[in-house]
Formats: sequence, C-alpha cells, structure tokens
Amino acid sequence: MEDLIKSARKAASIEAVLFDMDGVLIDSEPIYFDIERSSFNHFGVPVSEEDHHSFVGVTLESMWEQILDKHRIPFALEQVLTYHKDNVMNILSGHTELTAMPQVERWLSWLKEKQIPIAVASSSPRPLIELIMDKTGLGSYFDVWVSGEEVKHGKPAPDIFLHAAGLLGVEPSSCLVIEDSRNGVKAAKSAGMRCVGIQNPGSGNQDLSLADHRVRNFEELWALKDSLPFAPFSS
Ligand SMILES: O=P(O)(O)OC[C@H]1O[C@@H](O)[C@H](O)[C@@H](O)[C@@H]1O
Repeated sequence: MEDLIKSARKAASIEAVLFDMDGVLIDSEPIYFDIERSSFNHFGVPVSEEDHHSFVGVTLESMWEQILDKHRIPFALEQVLTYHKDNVMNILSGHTELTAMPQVERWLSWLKEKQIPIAVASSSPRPLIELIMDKTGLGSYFDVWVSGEEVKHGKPAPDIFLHAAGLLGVEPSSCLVIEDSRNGVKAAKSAGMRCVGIQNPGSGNQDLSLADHRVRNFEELWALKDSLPFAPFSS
C-alpha cells in the first residue's frame, strides 16, 4: 500500500518542463499572422479569422494542407510551403525586435538552478527554432530542442511532447507543458502530461480550457510555481 501511495505521488510530481516556443517564449504569433495573411493573399485564399486562429500551434505543413484541402486552390503543397517558409525566414532573420517574453528568463534560470531538465517543443521548422533561440539568447537554457516536423504527427497529436520526454528520459506523467494554443494544450493532455495554458492575446482566440492551470503571463506562472508538485530537488 505504501509503495502504491509512493508511486502515485511520484507519477504526479514534475521532473521536467517542456516549453512551447511561439506565443510562450516569444510573442511571435502576431508576426506570423501578418506573414501568413500576406501569403494567403499571394495565393488568393480567403482564410477567415476563425480558421486562421485555429491553425495556431500546428506545423506549417498541416496549416497549408488544411487550407489547400478546404479552398481547392491550384497550387501544390510543396510550392506554397517553400514560398511561405522563405518568407518567414527572410522576415524573421531581418527582424530587429525578437525578444523573449518578459520574465521568461527568471523561470528558465530557476529550473536550471534546480537541475530540472527543460525542452523546447515547437511546431515551427528547426531553422526557425534555431534562429529564435539565437536571437533571443534563450538557446543555452534548453537540454533539447524538438521541431514538430521531426515527428510523425504534429500538434494536436501528442507525438512532439512524447518525443521530447523520451529525449529527456522522463515519464510523460512527470512532465509539465507550458502552452499558449488550443492545439498545443490538446497535444500535452493527449500525451498524459500536466499543462499550464498561457492565455496570450497575441496568439488569437485560443480555448485553453483543457489545461490544468491557466495564467496570463510568466509573472502569474511564477506565483503558481510553489503550488506545482515539483519533484524534491537534489540541491
Ligand atoms: O509550437 P509553437 O512553438 O507554438 O509553433 C507554432 C507556430 O509555428 C509557426 O511556424 C507557424 O507559422 C505558426 O502558425 C504556428 O502557430
């Protein structure tokens, strides 16, 4: 019985934290919304705001697959993806104000100090993750970086978070995910993980009701920290 109680406690404790990138570590979704809108115009697709917000958190491939499927425009997936990805990389490379979200480094430093492994698990393509990690200076905090393009099914499927947990060597039930999108929260919960939803107005209209906890920013997340069941620290 005692063993059962111990293992139930252990399953619930947090041993790793998996961060979404866009809309969590950096307020990039408003930038993407503009670039995406210009690509929609370029290809002549009338994407509604509701549909547009529903794509937050999914890979670019999944977004364009859904658009091509619904609007039946005469372009190949490869063609629109190449055009759009080039656009995103060009604009973001030249962007001078890509900074981390306020207070995010306080969280990352605290996790590092407590020796809690951390991952970034983003649906963005790897070159974009690299660029953002470099520009924000956050890259060195993370033990692993995983892109949604490196797993079979992107968010809202659980694959990316399960893959990140595997790389960190931590059970899914011992992972905490920080997400800002409906697709991301769904992925985290499908992976059997605890999830904090950050309601970021910049990420559009996102239903985060599946998340275990909801906050508006990293300051509120900091306040929540003491009530989260982190595993006993080694130092
Ligand atoms: O998984 P993350 O880090 O939120 O990334 C998702 C984002 O990835 C970007 O590449 C897309 O342009 C966005 O539309 C999408 O929301």
